[in-house]
Amino acid sequence: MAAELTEVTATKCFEGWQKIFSHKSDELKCAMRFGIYLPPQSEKEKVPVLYWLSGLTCTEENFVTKAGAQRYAADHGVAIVTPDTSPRGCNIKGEDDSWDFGTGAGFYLDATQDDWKTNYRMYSYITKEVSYKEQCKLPEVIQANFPVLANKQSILGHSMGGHGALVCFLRNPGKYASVSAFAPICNPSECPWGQKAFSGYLGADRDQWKFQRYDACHLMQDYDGPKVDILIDQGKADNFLTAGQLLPDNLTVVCAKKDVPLKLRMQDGYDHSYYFIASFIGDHIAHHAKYLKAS
Ligand SMILES: N[C@@H](CCC(=O)N[C@@H](CSC=O)C(=O)NCC(=O)O)C(=O)O
Repeated sequence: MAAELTEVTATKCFEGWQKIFSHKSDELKCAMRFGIYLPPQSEKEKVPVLYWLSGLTCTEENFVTKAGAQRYAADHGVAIVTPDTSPRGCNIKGEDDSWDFGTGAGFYLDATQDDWKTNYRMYSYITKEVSYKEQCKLPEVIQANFPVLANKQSILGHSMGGHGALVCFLRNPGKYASVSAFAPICNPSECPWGQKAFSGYLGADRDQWKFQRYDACHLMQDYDGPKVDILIDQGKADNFLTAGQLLPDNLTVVCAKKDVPLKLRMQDGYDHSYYFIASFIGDHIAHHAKYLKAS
């Protein structure tokens, strides 16, 4: 059964279409929105698809309006799906109390704690293919409703979304052809944003954090999937880097131990913003297109 989608906007862009849809997610038990850019090639054939995961405070719109990705997606003939960053309006106590926890801060995990575990299931929403009920998980919704190739998908993201992209890739070897990130939270168990999110969504017990498998550095230690090169761009003038929220060096160490090729590009003068993302998004889409065309 095809999921019921409501088209919110449709805007022509570089000969393709940038659209926003809403749908009811059974996984998250609330209405969700996502963006999808359909390149001109998708009018004639199915195309590969990139999943972009945004950072704290974002909706499905930030990337769509600020990254300037549509030009490159049209050049390479890839679709880009941009989910929202959390469930919304679930009436959970404290969901709107801070910008780095709750609404806009789903952290791409499946919560285990009582208040959050019913709705905060962003990991399953983003990754899962098979539903026992109906199409309530994003890849199913996308594959059922749009001209995309089911077996050609890759994932990328920014900050909290970079963490999400790395986790989705490392936990599902072979599912995504490639992964890349802008200023990702590389080791959430060891930084204030991650510790706040993991304590709230997964509980205070740090052993559980490891068991639940949402830290890219831990996952990389156990990774035995395809050794595709991982592209990460990180601005050297990023306040969140100096505040110890991102910890790219920790990931570098584990990748070196595991002999996984990590291309970490430290970019002079760039901060954490979408100006930084817009400056390098073309390189990231070209990186993924290389894998998606070859796989
Ligand atoms: N409100 C915060 C800053 C929030 C912020 O910078 N969010 C980033 C992602 S941070 C990590 O996940 C973002 O992408 N913002 C949206 C945008 O359009 O720039 C503060 O006041 O410090």
